[in-house]
Amino acid sequence: MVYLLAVGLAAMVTTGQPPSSDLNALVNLSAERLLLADRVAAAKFGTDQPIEDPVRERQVLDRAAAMAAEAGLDATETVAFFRAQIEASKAVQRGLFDRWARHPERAPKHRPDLAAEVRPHLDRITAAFISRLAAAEDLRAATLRCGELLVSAKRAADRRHRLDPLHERALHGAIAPVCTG
Ligand SMILES: O=C(O)C(=O)C[C@]1(C(=O)O)C=C[C@@H](O)C=C1
Repeated sequence: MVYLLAVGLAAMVTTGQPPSSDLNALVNLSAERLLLADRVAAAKFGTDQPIEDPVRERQVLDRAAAMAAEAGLDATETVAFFRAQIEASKAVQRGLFDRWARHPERAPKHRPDLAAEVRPHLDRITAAFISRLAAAEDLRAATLRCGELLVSAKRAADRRHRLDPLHERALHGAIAPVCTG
């Protein structure tokens, strides 16, 4: 308990923010990445580009590992976190492909450019994730407190982004590796 209070106070002294806001920011970023999966799916739907692209996944994970090392984060934990983001993105893309195949009138009318528009945005989110993971590092290791704050951060993100059940479920999976303690 004393340890948890100390973690909280230390976070407030260094950032001026209560520690819960670090987790809220992390979970919000994860929700934003999942909403971007809609644009990824829109770029691929109706083309021969598959949802799963192992070469691109390797690039995302290698870049995240390199940035984690630079930021002094645990590379294995960080890669596990990004793997979860990728799996969640694929779940959303599959769900949307299914929805659009069954209801063609709901399929996107515009096809974004994956390489020029969407992946650069995902890359910016990767960099933002590294700062957020570093800011929340101590809290992430504080098992009980982290679990509690994560549940409320998830609820807040569901509401804030008005997530439908597909994105809500995906967000649940994406944030599963947040607490490391
Ligand atoms: O960039 C893509 O093509 C995506 O579908 C995004 C993403 C990711 O989440 O980073 C997800 C699935 C692919 O296997 C590769 C990468």
